[in-house]
Amino acid sequence: MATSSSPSETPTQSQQFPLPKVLTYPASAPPTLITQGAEGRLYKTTHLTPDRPCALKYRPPKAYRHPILDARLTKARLSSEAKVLERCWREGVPVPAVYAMDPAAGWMMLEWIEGVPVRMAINEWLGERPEEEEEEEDQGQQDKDIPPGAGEAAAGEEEAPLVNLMRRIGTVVGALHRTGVVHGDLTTSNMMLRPWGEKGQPNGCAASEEDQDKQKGKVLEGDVVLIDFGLATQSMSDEDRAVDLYVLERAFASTHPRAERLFTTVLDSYREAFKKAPSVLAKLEDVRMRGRKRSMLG
Ligand SMILES: Nc1ncnc2c1ncn2[C@@H]1O[C@H](COP(=O)(O)OP(=O)(O)OP(=O)(O)O)[C@@H](O)[C@H]1O
Repeated sequence: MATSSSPSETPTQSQQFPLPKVLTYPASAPPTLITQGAEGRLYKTTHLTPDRPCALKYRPPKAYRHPILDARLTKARLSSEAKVLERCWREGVPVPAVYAMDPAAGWMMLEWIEGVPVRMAINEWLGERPEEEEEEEDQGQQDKDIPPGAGEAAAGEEEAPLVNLMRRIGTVVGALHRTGVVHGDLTTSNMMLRPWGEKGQPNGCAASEEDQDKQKGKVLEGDVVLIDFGLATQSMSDEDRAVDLYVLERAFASTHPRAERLFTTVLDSYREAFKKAPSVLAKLEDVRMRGRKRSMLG
C-alpha cells in the first residue's frame, strides 16, 4: 500500500525519482507524483491528452529480485489488475477505466478519479461532530447481532449522510461480487468519493442550522469508485467474498471506530444489491469466528 499522501494532500514532487520512460515525452503539464508505495508509484499526468488527466500506475524494477523474474512478476501482476478492471468496467462496476498499458515496461494508465478517498471524507465528517453526541447514540452498539435494517433505524437523523454513504459502499461491493471479482484489499482508502457536482450553492443569507447540517453532509456526497485492484482476483466463492467483507469490516473498525456501529448498513445494502448475499453473510459469521479465535490465541 502507498505510504504517501492522497490527491488533496500535498503531493511529493516527481523529480525525486527518475521518471518512467513514458512520462519523459512532452506533455501539456509535468507529471505529479501522488504516492510512493512499497510496490510502485502513482502519478497524475496529462500525457495521453492535455485535457484528460490520467493516473499512471508505475511499478519500477526491483533491484533485490532477479531481473527476469522481476519483469515476469510485474508484467503478470499489471496484466491481471488490468483484466479485472476491464471486467468490472464492462459490467458497470464503478472503477477507473484502463486507457493504456505496457505491462512489460511496468505501467498502466487509468482514468483519473476526482475527489478524495472515502477514508478522508468520513474522517473529515466525523471530525466535525462532537464525540459526546455519538456516545449518546451509541447504546447497544454490537452491530454483529443487529438484524437487517436495524443499524439504520438506530442511527439519528443527523447521521443520514454517513448512513447514505455506507449504503452506497454496500451497493458497490455487491455489484463487484456479482461480477465475479473479489477485491482483496477492501478499505476506505481504496475507495474514492467522486463528487456529484455543484447543485445549488448556498446564497448570501445567514445559514439555518438545517442548512449548516446539509453543508456538512456534502463532504460525504459522491459516487463511490473502487480503486487499487493489485490484489484482486476473479472468484465466485462465498468464502472469498466473505473474507473481502471481513477485511472491510476490520479496516472500518480500525480506521473509523466512531462509526463502526453503522457498518451493518453496508451489509444491509450489500444484501439488497447481490442475490447470493445470504450465503456470503452466513460465511462471514464463520470468518469472524476464525478471526476472533486467532486474536485470542495471539
Ligand atoms: N484512478 C485514480 N484516480 C485518482 N487517484 C487515484 C487513482 N488511483 C489511485 N489514486 C490515488 O493514489 C493512491 C494510491 O493508489 P493505489 O492504492 O492504486 O496505489 P498503491 O497503493 O501504490 O497500489 P498497490 O497497493 O497495488 O501497490 C490512492 O489512495 C489514491 O489516493
